[in-house]
Amino acid sequence: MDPFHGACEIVELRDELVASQHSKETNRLSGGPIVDDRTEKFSRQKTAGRYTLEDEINKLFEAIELRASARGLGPSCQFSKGSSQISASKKPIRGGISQASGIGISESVTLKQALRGLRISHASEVAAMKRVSKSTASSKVAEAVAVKRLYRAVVVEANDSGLTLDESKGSLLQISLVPEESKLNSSEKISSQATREENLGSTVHSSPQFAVPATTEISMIKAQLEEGIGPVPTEVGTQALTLKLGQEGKLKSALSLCCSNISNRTETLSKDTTASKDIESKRAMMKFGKNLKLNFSSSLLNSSASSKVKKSVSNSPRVVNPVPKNNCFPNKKMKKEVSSACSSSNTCIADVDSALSPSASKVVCQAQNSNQNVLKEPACPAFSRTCLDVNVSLSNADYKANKSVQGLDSCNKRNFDAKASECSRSREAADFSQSSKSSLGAYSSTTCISDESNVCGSSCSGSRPHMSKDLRWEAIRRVEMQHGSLDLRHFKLLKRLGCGDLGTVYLAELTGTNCLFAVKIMDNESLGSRKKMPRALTERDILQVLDHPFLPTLFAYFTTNKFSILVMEYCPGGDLHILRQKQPGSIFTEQAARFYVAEVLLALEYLHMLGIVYRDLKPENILVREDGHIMLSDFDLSLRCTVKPTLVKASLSLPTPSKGISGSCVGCICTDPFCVQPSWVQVPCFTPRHVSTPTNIRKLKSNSMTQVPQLLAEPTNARSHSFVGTHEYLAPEIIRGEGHGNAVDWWTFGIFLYELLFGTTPFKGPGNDDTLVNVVMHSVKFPESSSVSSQAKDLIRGLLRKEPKDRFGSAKGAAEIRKHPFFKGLNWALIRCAVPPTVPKSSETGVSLTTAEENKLVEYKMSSAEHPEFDTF
Ligand SMILES: Nc1ncnc2c1ncn2[C@@H]1O[C@H](COP(=O)(O)OP(=O)(O)OP(=O)(O)O)[C@@H](O)[C@H]1O
Repeated sequence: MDPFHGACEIVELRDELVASQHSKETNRLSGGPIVDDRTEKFSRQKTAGRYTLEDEINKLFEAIELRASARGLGPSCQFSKGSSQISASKKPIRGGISQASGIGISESVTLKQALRGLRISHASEVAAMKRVSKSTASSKVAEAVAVKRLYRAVVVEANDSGLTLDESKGSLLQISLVPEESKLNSSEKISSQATREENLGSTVHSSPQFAVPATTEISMIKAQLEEGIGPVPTEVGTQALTLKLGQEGKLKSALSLCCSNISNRTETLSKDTTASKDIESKRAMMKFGKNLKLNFSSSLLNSSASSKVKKSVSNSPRVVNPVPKNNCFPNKKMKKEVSSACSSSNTCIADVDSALSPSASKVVCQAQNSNQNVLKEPACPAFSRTCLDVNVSLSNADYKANKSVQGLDSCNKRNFDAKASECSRSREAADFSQSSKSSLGAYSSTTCISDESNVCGSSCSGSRPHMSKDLRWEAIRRVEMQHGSLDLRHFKLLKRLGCGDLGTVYLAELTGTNCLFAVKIMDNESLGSRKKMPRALTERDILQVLDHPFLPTLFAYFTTNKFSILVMEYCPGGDLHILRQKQPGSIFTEQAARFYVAEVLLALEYLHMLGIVYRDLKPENILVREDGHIMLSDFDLSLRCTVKPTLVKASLSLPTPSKGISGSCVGCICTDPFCVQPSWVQVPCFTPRHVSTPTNIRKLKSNSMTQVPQLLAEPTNARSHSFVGTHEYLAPEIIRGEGHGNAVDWWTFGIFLYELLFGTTPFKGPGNDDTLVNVVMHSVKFPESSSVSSQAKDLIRGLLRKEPKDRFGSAKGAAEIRKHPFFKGLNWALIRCAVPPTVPKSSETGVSLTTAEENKLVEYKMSSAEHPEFDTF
């Protein structure tokens, strides 16, 4: 699952062989010294799994001898020279061997260092470092992926380990480092150095990805934390990492710190091209992240609020985001100040400390002024009813969030004398032609929402590593600091981007900042009267936690008496529906379609990992960014549910291609996590690569594949009986009213791919009812004249299986779909660096308005008494 990790491990192996040959060749040609054959031999032996401890010891002594002789030769010692020559042949690894191995040049080579140097073959290290240093883009993306995955693997659960803690110390957060798969007893947790060495070795060579170590590596992790991130505010015991916390409210910040440290550490690792021990650390950090469990000591969290909080998080694996290093947004301390400073003002930055549960922090940035404050309103019975089947039991923090939610709704119940900015359910033609497909949203009996949601609240920017460095955060923060709160009057609305069921979206500039946003303005009264408030809240709550390159960022939201406003990332390239219509024959080429569906697949995978079933996939909801990559939008129909990420050790059962399809892509180069392609080259992700892979590597790869644990985070238990979606995209189980779950996204994914390739949806009938009948009764058919590949058709067939349980992706999610031959040759890890099929022209992306638009330009100066009419365009 983790492309970077897997790729890195195998690259080492492959590069080791290639680099070794290359090195020999170069030296032969240049007349230079031959690369240390012993190293090479050792490396080969190790690769073949035949080296022994005896070999290591022999090697150690040889190395020490070498060092001794080198010393005798003065500063420019021979071995050092040799090393640099080795390095030179494997540029850009400078000093990779010498510093990393600690052999031959160091004045104070310790036994430990020497052993460490031998644990990974020199050539491997150099190759790995080469990979790390060369692939800037690769590492950037892959690191992000890797770090993200670390967070995903963090499992928060109640402590039932019975580990004794000093109660006199007050509330403690205990972070136990235990294997994901099984809870080991304490004696097992304390692993010996030798065992660790062994584990590390086996991890590297047999199952580098998500390998679950046999023993816990507490001391190693502790050492790495200290070594890599400096003083850690923890007491590290032999069995657990214990954070002393004065109050449970610090929990979130502690977790953030912890994850931030991992993040920083990973970042550091990517930059540091000299320390091969960092490669080891990196592996360990990966393992650390993957195997980290945060155990709350239930006995120590003694307040009822605490126990509720514990309950709310106990079975709910959640993403714990780090505090970004160079975050433009106020740091925790700053937030506190702002928080208290703005207590009497309209807008409040998140107070992380008060936001223990994910949902609690959802109230951040909400208006709190008594005039405009809808958060403090009494609970609204109507909304409570709506939520009855949603929130089974509320934690303290959940309650807070819900209260705000109720307040928001109750606000709608009050009589604001505003004109409702009613938008028709069907899409209006705004600036460009719109599809006739409109979304159905009937929240009839949705279950499985919220209480155990995996959705993690955030303080707008504070916990979004992906977008945290975006300048727009800083711009917003500055306005908030200047004016005390963010309001509509701070935005200059430039033009209307579109109108949806919930509200109207405008392109807006944050006055005086040159920052553009998509501002969605929803009329509270209209939402209330049409019972759309839960949908609006769902959208807001989901947007608030997203931090992914193919998903929108919510920069702020606030509510006035009349409006609820979302301030989102602006996407200037229109939507895929429009883009498809501009293509020759109104269809995308297969290559272009592969690009778009691949990015959508990654976005869906991310959503599923957060426990969000999207449910409204269609080209109209895929916006095109300025750089041509996509952004999935519109979350008001999404279903939130519990997801429990699990590691499945067995090999994935790959989708079985139909007759005529060449075999699965297990052996292909790019689509598996062990991709060994050089990643620093321009990424032709969307044309199959035909790189010949040495037989031994192929063999090793396919062997490894059978052993690789796979992270699965598919919300398979999600169930809803709502009739939601878009007619042509509705899955049969939704139409049949059987209850549906995650598999609906894979159905819509199939329809989506079909539409991109064939220009129409497969079950479209003359009317909506006919369409629904077709969906349930008819099997998918392809136009005969089409030149679409059999792989594409096979994938579509697999995705459009009527029975959800038989559908591709329903059991194992995106990982299963990614391996389909249709995606063969696609470099998933670097898809973000790939050149998109279409990049919007600057005129499309610019904000230059026509004279008519200029005339319509309205600068809203909001006051509590005045409310602008937004539909003036
Ligand atoms: N971040 C954005 N950047 C650019 N345009 C956007 C953005 N968000 C929305 N839009 C445009 O505004 C239109 C309205 O979006 P909105 O999400 O309100 O409604 P919708 O997509 O029609 O769905 P629904 O009716 O289900 O809410 C979209 O069709 C899209 O063209």
